[in-house]
Amino acid sequence: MTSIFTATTLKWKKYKKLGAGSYGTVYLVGEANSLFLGGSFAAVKSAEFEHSKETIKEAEFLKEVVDNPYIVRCFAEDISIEKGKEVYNMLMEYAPGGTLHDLIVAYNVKGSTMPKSHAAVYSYMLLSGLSHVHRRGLVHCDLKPCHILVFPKINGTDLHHLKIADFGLAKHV
Ligand SMILES: Nc1ncnc2c1ncn2[C@@H]1O[C@H](COP(=O)(O)OP(=O)(O)OP(=O)(O)O)[C@@H](O)[C@H]1O
Repeated sequence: MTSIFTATTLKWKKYKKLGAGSYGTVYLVGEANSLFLGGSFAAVKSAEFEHSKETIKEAEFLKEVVDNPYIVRCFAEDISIEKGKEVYNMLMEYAPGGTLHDLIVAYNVKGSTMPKSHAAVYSYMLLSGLSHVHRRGLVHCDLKPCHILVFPKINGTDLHHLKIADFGLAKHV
């Protein structure tokens, strides 16, 4: 495995659990090295090293599609020792708005639906990200609202910035 950073240069700690999926648990992490996290928060997907094959693969895929505004950025990998076991950690941007699924549910709870104009812009963001993935010779294979992350609103608008995540089942074509 090629590590972007090593455990000796990274200093971060887990604050709280954000959720769990088939291949790992996601935590909010805080900086202990402001150079690295820019003084803010990040998210980390962690899995016991012996069960981390899929998460490592996801990090590899994310490195292949880096540099697109509509794809979540993985900026480091790290190994930690937790309860005496090696844990693989994939550090990525933290999405404070949760997932697109949460955003849709929030509209439903208010008894409303997403305005068509917002849906049109969100479709543009996702198709643009997806097109980048395909140009890099990959297919996502698991695209759904809970795999789309919601970032803060774009300045001066009521629109969030969306990014495609969860490349665990992606494939080369
Ligand atoms: N970068 C992130 N920022 C904020 N929250 C995140 C981030 N990545 C994941 N999450 C949260 O953690 C939860 C678990 O994510 P994970 O990718 O492990 O599994 P999942 O997508 O829910 O399930 P599966 O991978 O089994 O389909 C997500 O539902 C989401 O709420």
